[in-house]
Amino acid sequence: MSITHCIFDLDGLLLDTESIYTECLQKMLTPYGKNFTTDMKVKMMGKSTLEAGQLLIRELELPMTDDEFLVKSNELYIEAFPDAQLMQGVQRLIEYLAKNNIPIAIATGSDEHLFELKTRNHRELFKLFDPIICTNATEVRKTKPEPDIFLEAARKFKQPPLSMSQCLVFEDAENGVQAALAAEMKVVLVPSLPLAAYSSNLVKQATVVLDKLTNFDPEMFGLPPMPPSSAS
Ligand SMILES: O=c1[nH]cc([C@@H]2O[C@H](COP(=O)(O)O)[C@@H](O)[C@H]2O)c(=O)[nH]1
Ligand SMILES: [Mg+2]
Repeated sequence: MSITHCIFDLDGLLLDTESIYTECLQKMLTPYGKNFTTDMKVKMMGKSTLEAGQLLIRELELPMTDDEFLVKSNELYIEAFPDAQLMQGVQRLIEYLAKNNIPIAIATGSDEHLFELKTRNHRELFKLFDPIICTNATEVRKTKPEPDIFLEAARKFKQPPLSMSQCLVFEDAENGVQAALAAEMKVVLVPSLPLAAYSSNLVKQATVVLDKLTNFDPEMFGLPPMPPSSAS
């Protein structure tokens, strides 16, 4: 069955923010003599700021409370995120989907206030998404890898899809791919980390795996062809 709706992840998929997270979190850990490893990062990707912080505190046995993590990380994040850039191919793909009246949503573990900062320089593009679902620290919702956020996005489209299998999710993270599959949606994985960091079993379950978003072929999913372009 053809795809009728697309749901996008934010960090590491639409925006080049995963390298910023790594930099900020390493900065935070250095005074404690700790390293921010890829293994740790994989677990945190897609989670809310609070849950990600709780994982970090627990696994690295950091001498700080959840609230201290939220305050410290927020100081670093609000400095760094206004510089966030779009990932390659995003502008062209989103404009193509909007032009063809294909509904697009965002489902992210990002807090709303960080979403505002990250997208500050890209307001026009982000106006094209509806709904946009963020995850605040106080949110009562199961985060990725649970399917809840994608199911909520599907429900909140102005015209919801007839079936979840008509939704195509774009993700860069293991937790996100798992969540999309649990929601019985199709999923394009565009890894933001080296492929070796991902579980090979999960990679196999993704509908498609792409090096970069520019390689996405909408016709594979029954969507109209994308005009060729010189720019991203
Ligand atoms: O190195 C990290 N990457 C990602 C996250 C968390 O994962 C979310 C990624 O959200 P998305 O589902 O949009 O990729 C971020 O907003 C952040 O809460 C994190 O804590 N640390
Ligand atoms: Mg992501």
